[in-house]
Amino acid sequence: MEKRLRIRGSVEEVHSEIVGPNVLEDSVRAKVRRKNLAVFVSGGGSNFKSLHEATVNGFIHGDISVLVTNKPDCGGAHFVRDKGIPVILFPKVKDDSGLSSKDLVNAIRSYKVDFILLAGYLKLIPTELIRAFPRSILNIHPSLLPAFGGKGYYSMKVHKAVIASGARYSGPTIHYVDEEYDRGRILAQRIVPVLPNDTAEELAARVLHEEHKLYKEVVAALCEERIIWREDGVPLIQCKENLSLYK
Ligand SMILES: Nc1nc2c(c(=O)[nH]1)N[C@@H](CN(C=O)c1ccc(C(=O)N[C@@H](CCC(=O)O)C(=O)O)cc1)CN2
Ligand SMILES: NCC(=O)N[C@@H]1O[C@H](COP(=O)([O-])[O-])[C@@H](O)[C@H]1O
Repeated sequence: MEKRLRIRGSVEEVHSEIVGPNVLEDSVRAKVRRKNLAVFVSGGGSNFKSLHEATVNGFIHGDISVLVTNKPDCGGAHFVRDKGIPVILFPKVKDDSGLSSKDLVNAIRSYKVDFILLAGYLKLIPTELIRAFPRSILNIHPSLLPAFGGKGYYSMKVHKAVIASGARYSGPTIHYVDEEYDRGRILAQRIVPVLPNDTAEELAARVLHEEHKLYKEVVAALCEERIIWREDGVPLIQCKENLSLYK
């Protein structure tokens, strides 16, 4: 469901988009259908596990219906083994296991998925899936895009590049996914300091801590239909207090 934005409040009111612990009351949530989520992982899956916990404890008004990975032995795949969440392998690998792009679209549609969340997934999402799920695929990246993003920028490579650049701040970016790596519309960011003696591992841990908090807050807003699109195409998150300002 896409809302167009007509701003009626002051700039301060409108731009006080807050993605804090700001979920809608149950009475309001009752009017919003619970959403089905697909999560794509390649590695340890700490963001996936954090999102899963938030769907179980009610912070996110949705359920994880399917996990997609290119690494069948990754942490995320092991985590779901006893949780009744099916695992799909994508893309196809050498022994011909895994799905084609067309079969991936059909499989995700079969689970009635509303939104697709990339969480440490390291392969290019195909155009077929992007066209099948417009404005419905999010990714979390561990730098302040557009800096330190694109092909070759993933995991520790990102943090090593940030430190080498002398940047004083870093932090996670959540953005919509388009056909290129890390070029889609930015939805949310958080900043953390880069300290003079930081190792890449220390910076990675500081950013990851913010990722876990930010991703579940953004997905909570997504599932409560609190994302709106400004006239110039920039997506914004409505906080509960501002709901009346956006029509
Ligand atoms: N169509 C899109 N697909 C993906 C996006 C996207 O924005 N659009 N985001 C990435 C996630 N990502 C950064 O956030 C990212 C992941 C991987 C790479 C990369 O360079 N990958 C290597 C292969 C790495 C491997 O197989 O181990 C490569 O393509 O050569 C860059 C950015 C997920 N997909
Ligand atoms: N460019 C993509 C990328 O680098 N993603 C990053 O991979 C890590 C996955 O951790 P997790 O598997 O523990 O969630 C996270 O830091 C995420 O931002």
